Amino acid sequence: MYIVTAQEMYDIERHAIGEVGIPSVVLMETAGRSIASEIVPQLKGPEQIMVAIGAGNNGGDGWVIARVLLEKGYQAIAVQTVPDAKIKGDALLNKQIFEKVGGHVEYATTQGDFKAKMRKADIIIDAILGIGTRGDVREPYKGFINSINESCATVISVDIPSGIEASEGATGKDAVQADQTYMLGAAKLSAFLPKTAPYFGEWQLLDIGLPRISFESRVNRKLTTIADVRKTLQKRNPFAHKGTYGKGLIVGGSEFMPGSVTMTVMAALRTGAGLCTVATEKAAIPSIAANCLEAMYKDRAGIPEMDLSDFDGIAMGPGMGQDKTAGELVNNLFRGAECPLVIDADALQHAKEMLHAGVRKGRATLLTPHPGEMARLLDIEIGELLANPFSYSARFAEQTGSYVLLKGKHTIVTAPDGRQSVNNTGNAGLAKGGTGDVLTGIVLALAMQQDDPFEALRCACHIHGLSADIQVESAHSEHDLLATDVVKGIGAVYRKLL
Ligand SMILES: NC(=O)C1=CN([C@@H]2O[C@H](COP(=O)(O)OP(=O)(O)OC[C@H]3O[C@@H](n4cnc5c(N)ncnc54)[C@H](OP(=O)(O)O)[C@@H]3O)[C@@H](O)[C@H]2O)[C@@H](O)CC1
Ligand SMILES: [K+]
Repeated sequence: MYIVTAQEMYDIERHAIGEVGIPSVVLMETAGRSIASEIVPQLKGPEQIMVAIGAGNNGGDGWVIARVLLEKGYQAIAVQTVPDAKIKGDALLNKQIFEKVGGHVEYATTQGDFKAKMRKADIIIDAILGIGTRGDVREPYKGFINSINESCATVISVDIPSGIEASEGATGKDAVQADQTYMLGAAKLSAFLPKTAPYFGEWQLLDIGLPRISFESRVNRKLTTIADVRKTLQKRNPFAHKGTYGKGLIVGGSEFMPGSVTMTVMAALRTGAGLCTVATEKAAIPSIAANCLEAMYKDRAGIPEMDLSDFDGIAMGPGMGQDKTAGELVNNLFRGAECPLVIDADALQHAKEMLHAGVRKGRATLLTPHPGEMARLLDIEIGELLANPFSYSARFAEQTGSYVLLKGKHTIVTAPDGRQSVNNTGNAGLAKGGTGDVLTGIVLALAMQQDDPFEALRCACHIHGLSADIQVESAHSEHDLLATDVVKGIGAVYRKLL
C-alpha cells in the first residue's frame, strides 16, 4: 500500500491519464462506484443519504456515488455546495449524467441552507473537498464542515475528510470528523500524522485501477504488510549452527537499571539471533544473567580491548546511562564497529555529534529514537517534528547516512536513499517502559539476518507491534501488557508468519 502526498498523487494520476491513457472519467467512475459498493452493504433501505458535493473532482466522485445509490433504489440526495459556474470537466459531466438518470440537485450555498438540508440525513457522504485543499478552510465550507460535525448522522468521507490536506503540516483545524473514510488509489500521508489521523475515523483504501507503473519512481513510501515481513524471513537452514544467524553484542544496562538490557537480549534471542553477549557494568551481571541463561556476559570496562570484528551486529543504549564512561563507550563503538550498529536510548545523545559529522557513512547505522530523542537529535521542538515526521526523518537519514526508525503509533522507518515505510501494528499497551528495549533486541537480531537494514527495521517494528496485538487478543489487555509479555509473544508472531 503506497502512502502519498497530494503532489505525488497528482503526479501518479497525471501519468495514468497522460502516459498510460486511462481516461480520467474512468478513474472517477471507478472511484465513485467502488465507494458506493462499500456503502451499500451497510444500508438497510430507509436511510436518508445526503451527498454533500463541492466544486472539484472530489465532488465529481460524489455525483457518481449519488447516481449509483439512486439507481439501486436508495434515497440519495445530492446537495451542491457551490454555484453552477464552479463545476467543470469530469465533475460537470457526472452532474449531467446524474440529472439525466432522474437525479434531482439541491443547492446549499449558506450554512443555514446546508443545515436545513442536513436535518433529515441519517448518512452524510462528504464529497466537499479532496486532496486539492490548501491551507485553512475558507467560508462557506468552514460552516458546512462545522455543521456536519454537529450532526448525529454517520459521516463517510470520500478520499479524505474535507478540510484536511493530504500532505504534512496539516493542522486538522475545521475538518470533517469522519466515521469512515474511503481513500482512493493510495493512502494519504495525513492519515498517519498524529494531529490529523483521528479525523479519518476507520479508513479503507480502495483500488481505482491506477496501474503499478504509475506509482513506480513517483513514490517511495509504503505501509509494511505482513506479506512484506514474510517475504524477507529467512528459512532456517537445517545445517545451521549457532554462528549462522548472527553473533550479537548488546551494550547497556547498569547496576540500577539491569532490566532494560535483559529485555533487549531476550528479544534478540527470541527473534533468532544465534549468540548474544551482553556488555554491562560488572555489578549488573548477576541479576541480568539470572534472567537470561542463554546469553554470555562481559564487563563493559573491557570494551576498548574487545575485537569488535567477532560480532555481526552491535546494539547499544538501553539502560546505559548518560555518564562520561557511557559516552566514551559509544564513541569507541561508533567509530570502531564495522558491522551494523543499532543505537537506542541514552546512546543516541552520546552519538549526536558523530552522526551529524557523518562518521559512519557507508557503514550500517540504525537509530531507534522516540519523538523526544529524535527532536533532540534535530534540535527542534517535538510539535514541529510530529507535524512533519516524514520530511524530518528523510532529511536526517540522508544527511547522516543512517537508517532511522521513528517510534510512534505509526512508526516511520527511513533509509538514507529516501525509502520510507510506515508500520501500523501495535496498540496502546506498548505505551509502557521497556517496550523500546524489546524493539532494540528485535532490530539487532534482524539486522544480523538481513542484508538491507531498511528491511530489518521495518520487519522489526511490524513483529514488535504484532506481538503486542496477539498478546492483547489472547492473554492480556492494553492495560496490563508488559514489555516482557511482548518478548514472550514473539513466538506466536513467528508461528503466524511461518
Ligand atoms: N487522484 C486520482 O487519481 C483521482 C482523484 N479523484 C478525486 O479527485 C479529488 C481531487 O480533485 P481536485 O484536484 O479537483 O481537488 P478537490 O479537493 O476536489 O477540489 C479543490 C477545490 O477545493 C477548493 N479549495 C482548496 N483549498 C480550499 C480551502 N482552504 N478552503 C476552501 N476551499 C478550498 C478549491 O477552490 P478554489 O481555490 O479553486 O476556489 C477547489 O474548488 C481527489 O481527492 C479524489 O476525490 C477521483 O475522481 C479519481 C481519480
Ligand atoms: K472529502
